[in-house]
Amino acid sequence: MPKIRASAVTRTFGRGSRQLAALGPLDLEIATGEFVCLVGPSGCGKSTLLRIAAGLLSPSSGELELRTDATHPAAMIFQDYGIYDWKTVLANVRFGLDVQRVPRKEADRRARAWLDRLGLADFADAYPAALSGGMRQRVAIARALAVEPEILLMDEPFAALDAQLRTILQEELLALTQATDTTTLFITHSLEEALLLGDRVLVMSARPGRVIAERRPPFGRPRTGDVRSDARFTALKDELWQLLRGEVSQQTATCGEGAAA
Ligand SMILES: Nc1ncnc2c1ncn2[C@@H]1O[C@H](COP(=O)(O)OP(=O)(O)OP(=O)(O)O)[C@@H](O)[C@H]1O
Repeated sequence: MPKIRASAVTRTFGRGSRQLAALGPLDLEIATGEFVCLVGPSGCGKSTLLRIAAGLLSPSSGELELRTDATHPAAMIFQDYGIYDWKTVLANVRFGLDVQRVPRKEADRRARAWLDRLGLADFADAYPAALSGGMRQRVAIARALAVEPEILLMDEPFAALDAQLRTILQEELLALTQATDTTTLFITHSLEEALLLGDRVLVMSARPGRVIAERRPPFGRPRTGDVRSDARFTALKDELWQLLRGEVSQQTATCGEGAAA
């Protein structure tokens, strides 16, 4: 039984002549502990799929099931952070633990450990308004990881970060998900990131997004950033880009129609 299973999932937005087919039909199976990266042209329905997986949106047809143990929630990280401006950084990171009724002392310890790992220890008592965009994103990442979710749904979590921090967090995430058997669905625009992190990389078509190709980066686990210098890494990146390129041009060509539809 897979941890995440999508069967013929579609999603349309709007009605009548303004109807937009955003996603699918899409089939997907992700096993426990698997790290699956999703790449595809902008607007092909990646975030829509993630929102359906998170239960924030219903599919128009088809079904998406998550198999979770009630004590371990799925966690999602949005592109736009989704942190609370009226809570301190520490309270934001502790939020999921408070919801789970983890005792305060233990929750504080875990939240502070994550702040430490993400270089935010000095900002525990600050409010998000005082932070840069990259720091706010790190707070969102710390909050999601602190609950040690069974399933992690991530929507371009590192896109706004500088290259060095992005590399550090990619390696942190790799280490964490490998150590804890977390099942991860990760959206990225970066083929490099997908190849570094993914057990599988799925390529989506232009809208309405379907899975048109799947590759398994041939690098063992535990994996580190060193795989970037492997010749197979570059070859696979070129191959994926060739696949994606056609879809990106198609998506760009139909963008006007999509907006009018
Ligand atoms: N709530 C909504 N109402 C109407 N249209 C929507 C809504 N959400 C998404 N869409 C449309 O559905 C399509 C897919 O959007 P989605 O955000 O899932 O794409 P994406 O692949 O995540 O894009 P990007 O890579 O640019 O973030 C887009 O054309 C978008 O405009």
